[in-house]
Amino acid sequence: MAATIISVNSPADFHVHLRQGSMAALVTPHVRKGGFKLAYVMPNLKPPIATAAQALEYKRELQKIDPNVEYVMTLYLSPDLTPEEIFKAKNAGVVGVKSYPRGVTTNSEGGIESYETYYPIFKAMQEVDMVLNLHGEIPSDASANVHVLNAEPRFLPHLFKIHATFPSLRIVLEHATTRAAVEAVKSCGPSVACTITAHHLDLTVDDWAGQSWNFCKPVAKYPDDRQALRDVIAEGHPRFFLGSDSAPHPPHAKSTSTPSHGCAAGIYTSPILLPLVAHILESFGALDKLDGFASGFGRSFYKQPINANSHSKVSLRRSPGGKSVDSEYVLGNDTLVPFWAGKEIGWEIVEEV
Ligand SMILES: NC(=O)N[C@@H](CC(=O)O)C(=O)O
Repeated sequence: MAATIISVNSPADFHVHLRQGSMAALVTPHVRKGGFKLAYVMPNLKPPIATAAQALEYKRELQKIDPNVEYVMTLYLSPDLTPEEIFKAKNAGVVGVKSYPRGVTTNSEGGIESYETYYPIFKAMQEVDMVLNLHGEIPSDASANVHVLNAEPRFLPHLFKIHATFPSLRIVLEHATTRAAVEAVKSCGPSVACTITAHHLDLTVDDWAGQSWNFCKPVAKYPDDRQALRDVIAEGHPRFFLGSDSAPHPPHAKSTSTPSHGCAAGIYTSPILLPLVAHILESFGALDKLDGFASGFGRSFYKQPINANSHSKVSLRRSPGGKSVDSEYVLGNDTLVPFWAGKEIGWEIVEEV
């Protein structure tokens, strides 16, 4: 008989956007609501988190909102970053540096154009064992036939080159969406890993073309690509783990009625994350991989073992009729609509030990 209770040890989300100001106040408590104990926090704020001091200040703000989550901080890769700042960041406990290709996604205007320019930074990071987080897309360019559907495969030569040049630099290819990316990461050495989101295990092109709520970067690709993401999880590959890329945007930015104004990229999954991941993994026969995918594998790659003081087991109960996802979350003047709003999820959180 199928299990009715399952547990995960101290779930860890290795890619999440917690924003700032009133939006942070709304979304930060949703990390725990979604079952998670550790949040690997993205730095694409306005202005971006560019220094160790800013990262510490941001961490303090998040701790004020919810002190019961372990926030693991990152810096934004830009021409302003120096090897000296990397050493300072390491000493301050910052774990990673996130690279956004210029203009590809939310707040990426200050993102990078050439990877070689950053070799002195990568060298320093390798020396102090920090992690390079790569948004693995190249900017669209009609003259070179680069567009949202091939931007990830076209990025992969950069991954191979950085890995070959800095073989012991730990690199995470973020939110992979293609079979090509899965195969690329598998073919690299143990210092290269990959995050996979919950929504990319569910969506394909047909789900976001014409449905702005399902639009995110990188966009979901073909059914065969989704199959590759599912297969690598079902296989229990330890270098592929959860990074939700939960990326909240207000409703007016997601669903726009003016043709001149594009739709913001990002899907909001934080408040439903662990039940959603359990539901989706079960749909392709990988429920037994939940603990590794949503905690153990990422913790091991990131060297973030479960802290003995804050260890907790989060249990999920099968919800016989399904539990409906809230239609929206509201705090003050902010409203957010989650992924799968109004749909049923077959698991719910019952208990934290
Ligand atoms: N994933 C997204 O579509 N959006 C992210 C940025 C990012 O990670 O690309 C955001 O911050 O909104």
